[in-house]
Amino acid sequence: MITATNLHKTYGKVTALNDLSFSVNDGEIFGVIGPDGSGKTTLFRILASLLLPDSGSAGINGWDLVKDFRKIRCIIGYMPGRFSLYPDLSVEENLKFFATVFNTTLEENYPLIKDIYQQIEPFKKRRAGALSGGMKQKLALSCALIHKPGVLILDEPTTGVDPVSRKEFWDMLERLKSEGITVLVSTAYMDEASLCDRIALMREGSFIATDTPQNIINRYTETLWTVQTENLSASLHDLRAHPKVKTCFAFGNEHHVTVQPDLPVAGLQYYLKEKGYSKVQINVTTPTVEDCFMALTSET
Ligand SMILES: Nc1ncnc2c1ncn2[C@@H]1O[C@H](COP(=O)(O)OP(=O)(O)OP(=O)(O)O)[C@@H](O)[C@H]1O
Repeated sequence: MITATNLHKTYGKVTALNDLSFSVNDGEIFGVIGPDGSGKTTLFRILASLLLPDSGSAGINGWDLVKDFRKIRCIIGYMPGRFSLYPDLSVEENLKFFATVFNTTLEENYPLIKDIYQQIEPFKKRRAGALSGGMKQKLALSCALIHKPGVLILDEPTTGVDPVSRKEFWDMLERLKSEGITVLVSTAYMDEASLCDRIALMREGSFIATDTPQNIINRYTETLWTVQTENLSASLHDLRAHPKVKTCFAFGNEHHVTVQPDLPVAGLQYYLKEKGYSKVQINVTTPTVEDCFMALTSET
């Protein structure tokens, strides 16, 4: 179990963590989801005992993060956001190095990393620096697991990784969860939220919502429309200028729009036609975690 109480961290005038309190249950996949600069890395570095908070406390499996940092380092596996391996060592040498640091061997813990490592084993003589993004990530995860940690702390493990490797990575996390490993993972990809048991939406050093992905979506009370036009950037501007449009955000090749209750679909259709758009499609849609994040952000 991970517990954090009133964690606070500033860098000069920047408040990176603002009295953050939360807990992660044993065997849970807990996702911290927030844009760049929201404080995810600062939080994860503190929980990995690599950075001290200005105030507040945290613990893992009953051990205090400051007092018992040596113990903590043995029971966690930490995968930093940036490539953390030795680029000039081969795949196999990296793994052996991490195993030695933790006084273990690759053979001893092979069953835990087998599923992941087997995918990169054909390249075990290749320099880590010459691997693809997805393979680097699998090697980094294998290295983080080599000492059989009970808790995995993964800082943006899928950033810059192709969609197929991202999917494979999340499948691996599910398997590790089934082995009883607790996973704390951060991501800037909102679509990964549904793969977590619980998520925290993070903004400016605070969690603005913490719950299961479905409960967060259930709290969304607006009627949400998708609007497609032949000119997305111009229509973003025009939709936002409508006095009865509450919010309008670009989502891929369409806009997600909420409006005052007295504006019917036909009213918005007419408005866009008057503005010169000829290919307008408006549909009701179900909200995603990203819509909830945008709504929570625009409220404050
Ligand atoms: N060493 C530092 N010195 C000064 N400011 C920092 C430092 N590290 C982080 N910050 C600032 O603290 C805030 C939180 O940064 P942090 O890296 O924790 O967020 P993040 O959500 O992990 O973002 P990213 O994904 O971009 O790393 C940001 O405003 C960032 O600019």
